[in-house]
Amino acid sequence: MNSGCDAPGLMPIEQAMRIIADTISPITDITLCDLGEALDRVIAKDIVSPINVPAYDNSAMDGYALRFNDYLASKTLTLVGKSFAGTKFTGAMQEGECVRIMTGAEIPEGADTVVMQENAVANDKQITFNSAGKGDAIRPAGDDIKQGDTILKVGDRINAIDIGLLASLGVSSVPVYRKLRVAVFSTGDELLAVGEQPRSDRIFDTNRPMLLAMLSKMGVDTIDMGIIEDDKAQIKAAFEYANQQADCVITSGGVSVGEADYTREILEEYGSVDFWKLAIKPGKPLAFGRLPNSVFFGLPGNPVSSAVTFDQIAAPALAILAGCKIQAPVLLPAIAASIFKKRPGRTDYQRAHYFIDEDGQVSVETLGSQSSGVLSCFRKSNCYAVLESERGRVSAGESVHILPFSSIVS
Ligand SMILES: Nc1nc2c(c(=O)[nH]1)N[C@H]1C(S)=C(S)[C@@H](COP(=O)(O)OP(=O)(O)OC[C@H]3O[C@@H](n4cnc5c(N)ncnc54)[C@H](O)[C@@H]3O)O[C@H]1N2
Ligand code: MOO
Repeated sequence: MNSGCDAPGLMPIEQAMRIIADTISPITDITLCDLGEALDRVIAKDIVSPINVPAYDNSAMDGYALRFNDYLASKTLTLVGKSFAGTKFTGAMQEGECVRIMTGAEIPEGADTVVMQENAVANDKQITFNSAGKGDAIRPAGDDIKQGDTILKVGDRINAIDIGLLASLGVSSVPVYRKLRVAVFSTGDELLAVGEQPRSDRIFDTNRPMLLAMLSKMGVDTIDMGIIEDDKAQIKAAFEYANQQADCVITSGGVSVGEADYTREILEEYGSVDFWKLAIKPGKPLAFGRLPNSVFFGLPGNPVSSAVTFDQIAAPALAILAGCKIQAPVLLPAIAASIFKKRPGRTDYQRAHYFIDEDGQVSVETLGSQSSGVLSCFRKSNCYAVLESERGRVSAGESVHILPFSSIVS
């Protein structure tokens, strides 16, 4: 029999993500950012290369530059000079001649081939070549990037490789959208802030430090508003302050149906609720809506529910808000190596461990309690087993889908 937790009428996550995409207006403020600060920022104008990379034809090997036709005519050529990376050979290479060349050095005028030194024998100025292929070991100008190529597009999040690409173009600053400001507070009279004296009738606020850490991984500016008591007036005041300071307000706790669960009620009064209660496990009572100047996520108080809903729903929403292009998560097929307890009605994001079994198959096993209060289960896991809503208990050997953990939760 289903408990209230699997009640019908819950919204599928796909529908929730469509609502988020339709509701959120990305920020439009653009700022110039130094390359050294640009990691994780979102490109606001296409970046077009001002130069060729590499700028000149150069050697991929340490060896000898020559004309291939000369090699065909005689395997032994006369050495007439050297070309180093940074100091090119300036002379004119005549018929029957070759030039010593280092990796990255400019190809001398007239040469069309580089033979690596392992395929050559030097006898003073006479170099005999064992083998050569026309055009070998030459990296032409613009081989990597051509002048006028679009390197990064509006909505690309700048990663470490992009920093390298931009550096290779000599770009010292990039137009990006301004950083998001996200305010976070926890609600709950049972919560102690880390650093406070432990008490047998209290628990430590786990979600706020965890969410702030996840947000800092996303490169947003955070506003830590601490713990707010389960008091309607105080929570409302926190909503109003957060809305003035931030583009997005994230709370944890108080979104379910208990007598001290005020979050959704205040959201309804002060802003609007776009959805509440999803067909996912954990995270069913997630609330999403809008405040006068910001968007709002009310994450469920259970730490696992907070983590999963942030990772799967709030993080992509923040990426949209930041002006970033996002892709739907790519689920991978795997074979269940253990049973997965499940009831139909919600899509489960079970914390699991995937590995390659002795037959070379991608397999996935469950490693422990799937309770929404058991945060330690993430540590043992490296993926979600995403078990579709209509499924019941999964037996070992059945096909399932997995979603390897992103850097937000790992
Ligand atoms: N009658 C029903 N009860 C509950 C339902 C339901 O459908 N009907 N849903 C359950 C589900 S599912 C979830 S998830 C939770 C969500 O509840 P809330 O978002 O209202 O959160 P709280 O009640 O405030 O707390 C739940 C749980 O998590 C602990 N908690 C809260 N905040 C923190 C924090 N910052 N750090 C660590 N732990 C926290 C809190 O002490 C509770 O144990 O509701 C179920 N109930
Ligand atoms: O949805 Mo709750 O997050 O199952 O524990």
